[in-house]
Amino acid sequence: MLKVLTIDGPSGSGKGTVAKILSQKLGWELLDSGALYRLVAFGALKHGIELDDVDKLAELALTLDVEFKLEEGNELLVPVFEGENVASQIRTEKCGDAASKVAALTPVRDALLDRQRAFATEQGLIADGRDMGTVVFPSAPVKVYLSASAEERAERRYNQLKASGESVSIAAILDEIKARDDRDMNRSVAPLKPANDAIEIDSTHLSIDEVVSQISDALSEVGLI
Ligand SMILES: Nc1ncnc2c1ncn2[C@@H]1O[C@H](COP(=O)(O)OP(=O)(O)O)[C@@H](O)[C@H]1O
Ligand SMILES: Nc1ccn([C@H]2C[C@H](O)[C@@H](COP(=O)(O)OP(=O)(O)O)O2)c(=O)n1
Repeated sequence: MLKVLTIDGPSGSGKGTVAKILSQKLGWELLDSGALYRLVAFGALKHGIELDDVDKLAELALTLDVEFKLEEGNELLVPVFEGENVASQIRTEKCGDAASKVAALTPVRDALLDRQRAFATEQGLIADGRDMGTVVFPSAPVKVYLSASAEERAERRYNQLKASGESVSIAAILDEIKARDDRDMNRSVAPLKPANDAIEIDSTHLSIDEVVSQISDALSEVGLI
């Protein structure tokens, strides 16, 4: 059985957080697919490529010069893009918004497909994003669709950005989240939606531990752990 767990869902639903906890608990690899789209957006902004220049964006996605490295003092892999650690630079809302725009372009998505699939290993993989269960790993034995209300997600993101020193208003974040949901859910290619066989978890009133435990139960049920 393919040892892949997919976690899809909108921004701020907790995908990255539970993926990281589960990967530490199970010793499985992580694929943060959103980071790849953020890197394409970051590269475009860095090299002055317009966000609607499909050919140049697809070329950038195909040749993306990135390595995910384990750095001292950091338990997570950090993206080293064109030789520079860009972990915090790609996490800004500006980059998230630009990522959502380039992610709506079919040639960019196609260019990233093989790179994403190459993350699957016998050791096990937890892949988080928008289309992990629907497009990238359609035969994954456990697929999770993680959601939460837009208001709850905006509050989580606000606290997270504040803690990292970004000054933002909660109203602006809520608008941003709704715009990104709309773009990610209504694009014609690989829109954000639950796979037919996904387990849907609404985390609005659940703790991180409760979400982790529901996913662990689902993995046990199919004999993956
Ligand atoms: N169930 C939860 N309850 C409260 N806060 C949560 C929960 N899940 C995640 N968070 C917090 O919300 C923020 C966004 O989570 P994150 O994992 O980055 O979301 P995503 O990867 O889906 O965008 C983080 O600061 C995280 O600690
Ligand atoms: N598998 C994926 C992952 C991300 N994307 C796009 C859509 C998202 O708005 C952006 C950024 O994704 P990311 O997962 O980093 O965003 P959040 O951390 O959930 O805010 O990239 C995608 O289209 N497909």
